[in-house]
Amino acid sequence: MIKTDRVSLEAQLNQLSFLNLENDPYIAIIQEIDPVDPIDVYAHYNHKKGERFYWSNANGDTTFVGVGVCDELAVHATPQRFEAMQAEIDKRRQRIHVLGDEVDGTGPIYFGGFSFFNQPHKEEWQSFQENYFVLPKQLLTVKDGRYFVTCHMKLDEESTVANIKTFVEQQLREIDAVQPFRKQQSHRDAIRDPLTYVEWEQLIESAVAQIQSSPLDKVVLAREVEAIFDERIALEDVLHVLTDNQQHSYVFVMEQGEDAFIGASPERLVSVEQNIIYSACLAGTTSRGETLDEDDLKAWQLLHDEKNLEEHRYVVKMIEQAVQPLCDNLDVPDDPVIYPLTTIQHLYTPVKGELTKGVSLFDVLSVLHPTPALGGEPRQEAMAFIESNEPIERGWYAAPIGWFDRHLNGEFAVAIRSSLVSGQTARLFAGCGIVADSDAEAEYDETNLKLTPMLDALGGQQDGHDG
Ligand SMILES: C=C(O[C@H]1C=CC=C(C(=O)O)[C@@H]1O)C(=O)O
Ligand SMILES: [Mg+2]
Repeated sequence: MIKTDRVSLEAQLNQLSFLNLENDPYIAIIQEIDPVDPIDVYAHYNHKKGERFYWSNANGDTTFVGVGVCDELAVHATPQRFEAMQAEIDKRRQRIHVLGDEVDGTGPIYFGGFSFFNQPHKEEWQSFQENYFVLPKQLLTVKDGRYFVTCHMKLDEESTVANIKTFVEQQLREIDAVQPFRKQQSHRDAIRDPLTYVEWEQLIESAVAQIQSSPLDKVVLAREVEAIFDERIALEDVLHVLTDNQQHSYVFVMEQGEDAFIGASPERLVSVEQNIIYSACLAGTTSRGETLDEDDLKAWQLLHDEKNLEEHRYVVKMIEQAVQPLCDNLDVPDDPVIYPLTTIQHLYTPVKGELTKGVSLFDVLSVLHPTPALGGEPRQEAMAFIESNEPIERGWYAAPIGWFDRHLNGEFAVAIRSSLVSGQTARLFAGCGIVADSDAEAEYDETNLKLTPMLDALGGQQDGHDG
């Protein structure tokens, strides 16, 4: 329901008659609304399958649910794809009229992702364009406990104030009609790992051999596991479990046609708000302990484990070197701390900087992707190794996923702990950082640890949210 103490829709729309609506401009109409559960909203729009997205950030202060397609930005695999994406949004920026209070996270928000390799997608990733962002027709924003709906429309010569009003009222009525969703049960039937353990062992051994005998220092290698269910996977159920169970994580879904990419990633790539930039070095992994003492011991061991510290140091060094030239001030602590997740813990070094005037979010993305937490070090050697040896198609896995607004504020996570869902089938991805003294079995166990939260969420292990 529209909050009555806000600017009335009528008053907002009256402003339209003063606008110069040439060149097919877009409008964004923002209304503050009463609280509503974002996952219920997501589930309500089941009839818009293929045109929905969901995002909540790791510190829980921002959630988006997007429905419908008002505008799309797509860039093919061109050499300067981040710059090309910025050029696309630059073309739109002056052409979007915003009515209402543009609180951070409301107004025109484009959501989407980039592919890991700058290459066209094949086979199972075909529904996803390589580098693609959508401006939804309707955006629900939950920001610092306040709730907003932004309706986006592309205007043409047929548009009138009356039909804009009808559109906005219709969207608000839909939100009013949202009911708590009823969860379904899906059961995991079969799990297929296309890569046998022996093949994994060979892959890791050849990476280690290459690291020991060439300039390659680190390479991140991933497995894909296929899980087949006895019915269609209900994304809202999976979302619900992920948001409940995966603390300190970015929870995301992007639907495209019949397919969806879903995950709960702990790893921020970059966020930009005004001129402040945050990034994160996250690499080096162990499990959580069963008891507090065991948990502390595992954390202490991780903080002192040379192999994991080495994995981590490549990431810190590269991010620092990449971002330094773009910043006036940069703060990178000397030593990592622990980043605790529900069943896993990582080594973590936060990065904070002040961007030099004129440097944009896309400039940062362009230098950061992929960090050695996803690709390796040196980047070119690692990418070449992955491309010729890893037997999976990465698609959007391990690549930047997130959002930006017309002021080029935004936030991107790296899409790990994720799964490509298609009907009754889910393909899950998990990788790990291989360095000179990596052991194939330990790395295999680490990927299993990283696969478990997604497998559990997909498998319908629930916590009693019955609607
Ligand atoms: C590549 C993944 O994790 C990265 C992020 C954190 C820790 C990692 C590690 O310890 O190997 C990986 O670099 C993944 O989960 O698929
Ligand atoms: Mg590791």
